[in-house]
Amino acid sequence: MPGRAGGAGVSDSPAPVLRAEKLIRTHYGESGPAHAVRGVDLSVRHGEFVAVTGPSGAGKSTLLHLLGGLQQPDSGSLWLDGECTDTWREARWAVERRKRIGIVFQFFNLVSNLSVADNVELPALLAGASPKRARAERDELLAELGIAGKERSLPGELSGGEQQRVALARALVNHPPLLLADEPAGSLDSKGTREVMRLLSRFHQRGQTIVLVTHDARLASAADRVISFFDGRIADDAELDSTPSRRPGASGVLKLSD
Ligand SMILES: Nc1ncnc2c1ncn2[C@@H]1O[C@H](COP(=O)(O)OP(=O)(O)OP(=O)(O)O)[C@@H](O)[C@H]1O
Repeated sequence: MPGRAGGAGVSDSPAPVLRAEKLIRTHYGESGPAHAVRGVDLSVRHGEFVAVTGPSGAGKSTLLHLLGGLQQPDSGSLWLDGECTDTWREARWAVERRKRIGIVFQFFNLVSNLSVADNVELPALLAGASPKRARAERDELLAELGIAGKERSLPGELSGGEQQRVALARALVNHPPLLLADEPAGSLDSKGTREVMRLLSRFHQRGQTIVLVTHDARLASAADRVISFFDGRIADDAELDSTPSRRPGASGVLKLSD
């Protein structure tokens, strides 16, 4: 169970969980072409927590969408666990995403007329889990995320922070090796932001591989590797020092314990 078991630390598994080579994606909008991703090489090992940070319009979300197969590159290649995805079309991506990639977004993207319980169980059922198993997974995650007791609520009855926890439960219910998070705290207040970042850190400490997109350098400091993205390219790629002075709670970085 890569997501919720195992110890902290980066695995020495031979194939990276994710590898991208020369990814390029241009959007064609009203105002002409936007060269959102202009040739990205990237490798993410099992157990890494990578933050992609950079200014608005740098191309971070486009990159994340490419990594999750939500958009296709104009050129370049992507491997998941050593398997090349170049020939995958939308239907195949949908199936593979269910098993391999959990995604959380800024605005949660929960199904508004389904209960919390159904939102979390749905991906498990679609992936072939029995109703009993889906329920058990849901119960475990909701308890772990501190929202047990909200099963019957509709998403609109929850706070933003609670909705993002439900989205996290939904993303992790199938134990995907990779979690992609696109500005997961972008619509939350400071308390909700701390909650979500604390939960991401906790899952990471248990072995979950995470790629987090954020324009907030403070949030990026919770990761152990920070990629600075600028004008569609990786401008810098740095492992963060794991000494206490650089970890969350130290001055200048996000304080998760408040
Ligand atoms: N669907 C689209 N159609 C046209 N242009 C797009 C589309 N999506 C993104 N773009 C453009 O591509 C560029 C990169 O956008 P992207 O959303 O990937 O950046 P970002 O770094 O995530 O920005 P933000 O932090 O503001 O979300 C921008 O110039 C944006 O306007």
